[in-house]
Amino acid sequence: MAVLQATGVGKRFGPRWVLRSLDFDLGAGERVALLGPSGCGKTTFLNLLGGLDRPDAGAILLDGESLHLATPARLADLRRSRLGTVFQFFHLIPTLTAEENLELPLRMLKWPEARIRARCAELIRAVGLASRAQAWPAELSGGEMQRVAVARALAARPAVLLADEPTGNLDRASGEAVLSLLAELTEREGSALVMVTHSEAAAGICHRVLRMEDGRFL
Ligand SMILES: Nc1ncnc2c1ncn2[C@@H]1O[C@H](COP(=O)(O)OP(=O)(O)OP(=O)(O)O)[C@@H](O)[C@H]1O
Repeated sequence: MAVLQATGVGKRFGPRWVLRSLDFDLGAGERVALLGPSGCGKTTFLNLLGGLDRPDAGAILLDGESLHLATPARLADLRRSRLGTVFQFFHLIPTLTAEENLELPLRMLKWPEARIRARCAELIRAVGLASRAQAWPAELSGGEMQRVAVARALAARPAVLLADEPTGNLDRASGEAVLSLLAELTEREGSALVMVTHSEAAAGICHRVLRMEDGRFL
């Protein structure tokens, strides 16, 4: 069964339709890369899948539940519990340490303290940053910040991880390390992945590559 499903999805900004009638099924644990020229609508589509914006046509279902019809409160709840997001520029909170950044989504979900501690210790080890747990984001390299962001996005065991050019701001070696982690951790945790990317190397860690042009899948 599809964990995330888009049917006939369209999006317009003013009179201009930037996405047209997109159909997309994401299987549980499946990794999909979304490639296409700049401006073709990749980020717009990812934002719809993540409930950050609403479509002007069609439907988006997460675990069979309509994202496009959910109330803002329900959407926020689903985003915290069922979806994880990784961005090109990491979006770590600068006034929290690496470990505190990781803990934050679990605190918002009101996990018990002992479970938060255990889960964060496991994840910070899994991304190879146990020795940097107390560092501030400003003390970390780009690759390290993105590894914290990947761990944070997976902390609540989301069904789906959405990544928008997660290696776009990294040098090649750091980018490759982040890609390996994305593949390894989503596999181990059973999370599906939709990754917007310009990089064929990034697409290489995915089961399926979707190409988009001018708001449509090729
Ligand atoms: N809030 C907005 N208001 C108006 N137009 C927008 C808005 N957001 C995106 N667009 C337009 O929608 C189109 C698709 O943008 P989008 O960011 O989804 O493309 P993309 O494929 O992710 O591009 P890139 O690879 O450069 O990030 C572009 O023409 C963009 O200018």
